[in-house]
Amino acid sequence: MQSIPTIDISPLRDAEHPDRADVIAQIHEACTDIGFLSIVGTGVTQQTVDEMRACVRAMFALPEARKWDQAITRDNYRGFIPFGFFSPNDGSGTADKYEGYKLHQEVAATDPIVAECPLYGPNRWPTEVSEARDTVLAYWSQLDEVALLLLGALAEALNLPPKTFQDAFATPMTNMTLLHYPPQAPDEPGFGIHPHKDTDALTIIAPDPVGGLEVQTRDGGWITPDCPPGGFVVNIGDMLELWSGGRLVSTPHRVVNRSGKERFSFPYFAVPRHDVVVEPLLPAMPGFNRPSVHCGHWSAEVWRTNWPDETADQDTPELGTIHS
Ligand SMILES: O=C(O)CCC(=O)C(=O)O
Ligand SMILES: [Fe+2]
Repeated sequence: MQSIPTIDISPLRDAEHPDRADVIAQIHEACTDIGFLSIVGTGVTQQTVDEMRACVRAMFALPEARKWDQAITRDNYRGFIPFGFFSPNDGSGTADKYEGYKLHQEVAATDPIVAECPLYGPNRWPTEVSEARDTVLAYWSQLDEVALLLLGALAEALNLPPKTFQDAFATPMTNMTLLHYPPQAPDEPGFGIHPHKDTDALTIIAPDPVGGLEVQTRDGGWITPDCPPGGFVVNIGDMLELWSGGRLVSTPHRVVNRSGKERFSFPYFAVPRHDVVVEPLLPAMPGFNRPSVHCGHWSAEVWRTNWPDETADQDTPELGTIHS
C-alpha cells in the first residue's frame, strides 16, 4: 500500500449492519500493510473537535512563565512541556520543534488504583482556561468509544475473543499530548517531531488542516495521510504490533510543519491498564521476536527516559526509537 485508505467505520456502530464484515476486513488490511488509516463515520461531531482545537490554542497562548510554572517534572509527567525541552534519546542532540501539554487518564488522587500504580492520578489543568477540563474530557470520552470500536474490529479480524482488548482497557493508561508546532522555515533543518514509532496500542489524531504529518512506506519513502474534513488519522502502535505477533504494524512517522502556519495537534494514545502484560496472542510471524511488555513498567520507562540524562534499562524493550 503506497497510500493510506479512508474507511467509513459507521457500520461498526451497528452489530447488524450488512457492511460490518467488509469494514473490518478493510481496517485489518490497512493495519497489516501501512499501519495507518483515516476514518470517518466515527460519530464524533465537528463541534467537539472544533472546541477541542480552540481549547488547545488557548492553552498554548498562555504566558511562557505560566507554562514553566506548570511544567512536567520527573515525578509528575503531567502539564506543560516547554518548547525544545526534550531531545529525542537517539543521540542526535536535536530538539524537536514543538511545545506540548501532557495529560493522562483522569483519576482522583483517592482512587485505589493510585496505590497500585503511582502513574495514575489527577491531571494538572491550567486555571486560566476554565473550560479546559470539561472540553478535553468530553473529547477524550468520545475517542474512548472510537478506540473500543477499532479494538473490537481488530480482535474480530484476528479471530481473538471479542472482548480481548476491551478487558485490557478497563481503567487504562490512555494518555494524550496536546501539541503546538510553530512554523518551520523552508530551509530550517530538523523536525516538529523526529521519526518514531508510537509505543501505545493505537493512536487517534484529528489532523490539523495545515498538514505536516508524514508516514513511512515500506520502501522508505514518506507519504501524507489524506484525511477528509471531520475524519481522524489512526495508527497502530508497538503494543498492538506485539499483541498480534507482528501482524499489525507499528509504522514510523514524523511531523514537519513547513505550512507557514501554527500547527496544533492532540493525539490520543490508547494504552491498557497498568497490570496488563502485552505478549503475542497468536503465534508470532516469522522473524518477529519481541519480549512481553508490562504496561505499568513500560509506561514508566517511556516517560523516565524522555529526560536526556536517563538511560533505558537493559531489559526494557524498544521505546519507540527506530533502529536503523
Ligand atoms: O502531531 C502529530 O500529528 C503527530 C504526533 C505524534 O506522532 C506523536 O505525538 O507521537
Ligand atoms: Fe507518533
